[in-house]
Amino acid sequence: MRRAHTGRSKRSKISSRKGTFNPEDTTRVKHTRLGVWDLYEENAPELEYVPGSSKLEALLQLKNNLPYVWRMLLDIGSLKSCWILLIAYCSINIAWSFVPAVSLWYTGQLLNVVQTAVESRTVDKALLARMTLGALGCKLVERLLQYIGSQVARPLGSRVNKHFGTRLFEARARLDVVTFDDPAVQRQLDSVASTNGQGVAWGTISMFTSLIAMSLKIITQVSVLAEVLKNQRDGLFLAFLCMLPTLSDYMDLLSPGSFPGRGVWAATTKNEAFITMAGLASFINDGAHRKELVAGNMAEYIITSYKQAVKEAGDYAADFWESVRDFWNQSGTPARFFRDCLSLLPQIIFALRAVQYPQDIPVSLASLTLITDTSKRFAWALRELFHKTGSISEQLATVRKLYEVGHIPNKVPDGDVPFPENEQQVKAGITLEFRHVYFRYPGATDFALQDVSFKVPQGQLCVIVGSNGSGKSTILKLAIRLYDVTDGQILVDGKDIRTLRLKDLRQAISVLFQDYTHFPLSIRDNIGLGDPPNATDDDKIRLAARLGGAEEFVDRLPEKFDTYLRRPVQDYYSSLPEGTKTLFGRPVDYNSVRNAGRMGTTSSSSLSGGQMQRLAVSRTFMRSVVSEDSQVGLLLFDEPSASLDPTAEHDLFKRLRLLRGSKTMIFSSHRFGNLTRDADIILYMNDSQIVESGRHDELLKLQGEYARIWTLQAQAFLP
Ligand SMILES: Nc1ncnc2c1ncn2[C@@H]1O[C@H](COP(=O)(O)OP(=O)(O)OP(=O)(O)O)[C@@H](O)[C@H]1O
Repeated sequence: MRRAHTGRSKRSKISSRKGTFNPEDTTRVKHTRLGVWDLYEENAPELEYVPGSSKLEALLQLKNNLPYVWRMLLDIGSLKSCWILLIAYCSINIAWSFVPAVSLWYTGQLLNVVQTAVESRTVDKALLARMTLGALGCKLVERLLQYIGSQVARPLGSRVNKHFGTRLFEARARLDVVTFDDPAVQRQLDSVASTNGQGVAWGTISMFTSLIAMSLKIITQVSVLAEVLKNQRDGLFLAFLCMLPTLSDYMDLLSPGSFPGRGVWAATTKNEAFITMAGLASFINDGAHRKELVAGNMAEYIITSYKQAVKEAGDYAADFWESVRDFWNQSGTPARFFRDCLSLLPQIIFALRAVQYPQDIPVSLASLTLITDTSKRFAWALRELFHKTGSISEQLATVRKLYEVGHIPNKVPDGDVPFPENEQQVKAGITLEFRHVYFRYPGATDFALQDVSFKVPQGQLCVIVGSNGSGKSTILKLAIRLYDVTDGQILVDGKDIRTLRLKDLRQAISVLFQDYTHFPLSIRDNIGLGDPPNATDDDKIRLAARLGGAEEFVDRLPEKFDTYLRRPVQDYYSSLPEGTKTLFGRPVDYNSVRNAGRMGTTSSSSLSGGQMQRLAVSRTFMRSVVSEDSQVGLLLFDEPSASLDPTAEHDLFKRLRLLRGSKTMIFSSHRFGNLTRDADIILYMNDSQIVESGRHDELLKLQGEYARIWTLQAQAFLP
């Protein structure tokens, strides 16, 4: 049998340097193997050997998290009618929790009727009728309360989920690139997204309400059960025996080592086969790869590779949480075996007692049924309660996170100097200067830029050329402060870029990335978002589309500017595969339902690569060109014409050249012709450095790399 082994005993000889994570250093980090996963948990050596310290820590955390629950309640109270709905929801649940006890009382009375019948051979029919009606009434009330509860829960849950969903949306929307890319931040965001499909806030409310209801249910049931059973021979004893399995479960829950622990932990897998499996699965599931998959005849190869990977990954290759569950299940096996034996005890004791007092068998049989029945329900409630209490602190910690994710600090800190000082300043463009800039991407070992220095004065046109991976795009990303320099300085109109207010800086710069994407919104929104304050101005959107060369083909689309390139909400279909036959031989054909609902056969409208690029250019123009009151002084274009046909490229650059003198422009490009000849400054990059710079004529005279590539490209046009 596979065993999970811990690395705790394997003390590392390698001393850990401060700030360096060493997975072998078990004094700081405990390593556990879970299937194909390696789990690393931070040790808390100062507390580890103090008995009960982990429970104490959890309690302290619980106390610290409580204020957030209060804050959440106040927030919910501030929503329309939510106080009233919340009070109604809690009251209904509390009322509902009393019903089983009343029902139990009626069942107890029925037992008395049976006992009297056995002893005196007479039945009190009126009492029997009353008790039966009472028991039925209880069921009715229980159902009714459940129904009213669900009617109240619907609007309440929906309002709470919407409110906190919006908060979470805000929290995600405000994060910068570096912060959002951090997997720890991703995990934090995911952990508050939902619990069991519910929003965290609503999940907490329903959890607490059911916890209170459950406690009340248990207390009232215990009181009634004790009252009913006190006169039954062995009643209380049998009830206790029925509870034993549940109690053993509770001991299980109390045992240390909840897993993974509450503290800091991270898990990774290095199992190549498992990683390949996951990659191939995502490859075939993501529609974005379908064209290449089909055109490249890859299906057969992919299926074989997947089967091979499944075989190599072994039996225990599963996703992380499945592996955790698996680990749990294995570790609890002896306890579960013990529990199963315990559950037989009441029947054994009953049989022994029946041998001892044969005349009491009917009464004892009735009480046994009552006791086992009630105890089972009761034990279930108790179990639920234990489970829920076990996750209370986790739930509260999630509520706290729900508020904290709104304050995750961005890794690119905001500056406080307003920019520009006066609006006229940007009207003639922005001066951009790099001074001895070194830059390494987060997590990378190599520098993407090394000692890069250049200056582009106001209103001038700069073109960056160079080989793949030489750092051209990186310069543009640093100019808009997606990242901060590792060393050196970037100046915008003479001021250190890090001191400027980010919002102002990004308002003054318009950028078109090489790897631009289109948003899962309509074409209108895709262009409009280039300038959020004017995003709903249809005239400006149309003008931007005209300037970007997109207007003509958009107008030819059936839904014009309302077209979605990819519908963000999918249509749903039944699971019968088209072209097959139903059980009764009818062919499965979706056309009739599809036509009735005016649904399409595809969820995306395909545009050509060049059309996509025209849309992206239009979005950039939306901000920088269309508005007369545009605050943009610097335009950054990363390969803006890579997918454009020669006419479109010519027209685009002609339009852009007109902006010279009023906007500073920086292009990254592999094409030397149209732009470089007119550029005020050309930067030729190689291997993360600027190796040549100057005007076109100057660089040709230099007879360096630029001249070599220029000649290479020019030769293509020579006879
Ligand atoms: N997000 C990233 N994380 C880590 N490294 C990156 C990242 N983006 C780029 N790099 C690396 O930085 C270096 C410079 O990349 P950059 O994109 O600036 O090159 P480029 O000159 O624009 O290339 P191309 O002509 O192919 O567009 C490359 O070595 C690249 O691998």
